Amino acid sequence: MRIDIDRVSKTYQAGTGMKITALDSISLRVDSGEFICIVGPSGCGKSTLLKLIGGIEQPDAGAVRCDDVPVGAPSTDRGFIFQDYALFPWLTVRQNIAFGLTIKGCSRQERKLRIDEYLRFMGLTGAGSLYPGQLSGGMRQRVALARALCLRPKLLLMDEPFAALDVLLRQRLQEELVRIWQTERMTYLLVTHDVEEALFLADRIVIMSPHPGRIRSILPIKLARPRRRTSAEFIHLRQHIMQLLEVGTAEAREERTAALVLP
Ligand SMILES: Nc1ncnc2c1ncn2[C@@H]1O[C@H](COP(=O)(O)OP(=O)(O)OP(=O)(O)O)[C@@H](O)[C@H]1O
Repeated sequence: MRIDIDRVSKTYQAGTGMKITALDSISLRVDSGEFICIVGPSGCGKSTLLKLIGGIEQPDAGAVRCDDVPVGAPSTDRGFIFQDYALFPWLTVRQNIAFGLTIKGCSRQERKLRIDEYLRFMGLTGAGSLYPGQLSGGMRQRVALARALCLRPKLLLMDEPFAALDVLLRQRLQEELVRIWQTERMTYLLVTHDVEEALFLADRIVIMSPHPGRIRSILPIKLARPRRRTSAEFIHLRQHIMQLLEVGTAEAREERTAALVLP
């Protein structure tokens, strides 16, 4: 699925009545089958951007189109993995994963096959009859991933999907995600605070800066896959991106201070 984000702005009203420009005239084109990672400091509008693409929020100005169709309500074509997993606490792991498949009209047999496949992928075999309340944070996160991936959406939007995991599991699932993406060639957009994660996964990294939320730069990552986190190129690029992030945040802070001082 191709995505066109054309001069999109989004403003929220804070509790104090103050307006927050979460996104300020953002434009981005994502090609079908691309893996995009979005990084940037807290509050720069990363989650808002995903929500606009997912149809969970609407822009105040500009347009978001998926395969040339303006984004309306959420659809099963566009999978979403939220920061807080959003599992149904009253359903078992299997029932949680089955939920979207049932809505999509999959037969009972197909559902069973896909659920078994993705439980295995995520190392959750044996946890199928447990409820979310009986799982660790990392397990809940893997159920959320399995639930989204098994629908094989044309576009998968992921908001810090590995945040609650320990380093080893995080790396294993990053490798697994790349493998699934290479097999299925869907479009993936993933928000992360972890520059190393973005470098390991992305075809292009979108770097955002806050107040107001803007795209600061877009970096194509040409490193061959599978990527080695210890290679000199990888480490060099990681430092470069960290610097871009630091400069962007400092500049935004200065602009904000200047705006507050002006009458
Ligand atoms: N529903 C809302 N009501 C009011 N303000 C909001 C709302 N959602 C987001 N914001 C504000 O918009 C800005 C961008 O928020 P957003 O969650 O998109 O940023 P983010 O980059 O994803 O942050 P984080 O990395 O901390 O998750 C922030 O200043 C946030 O406080």
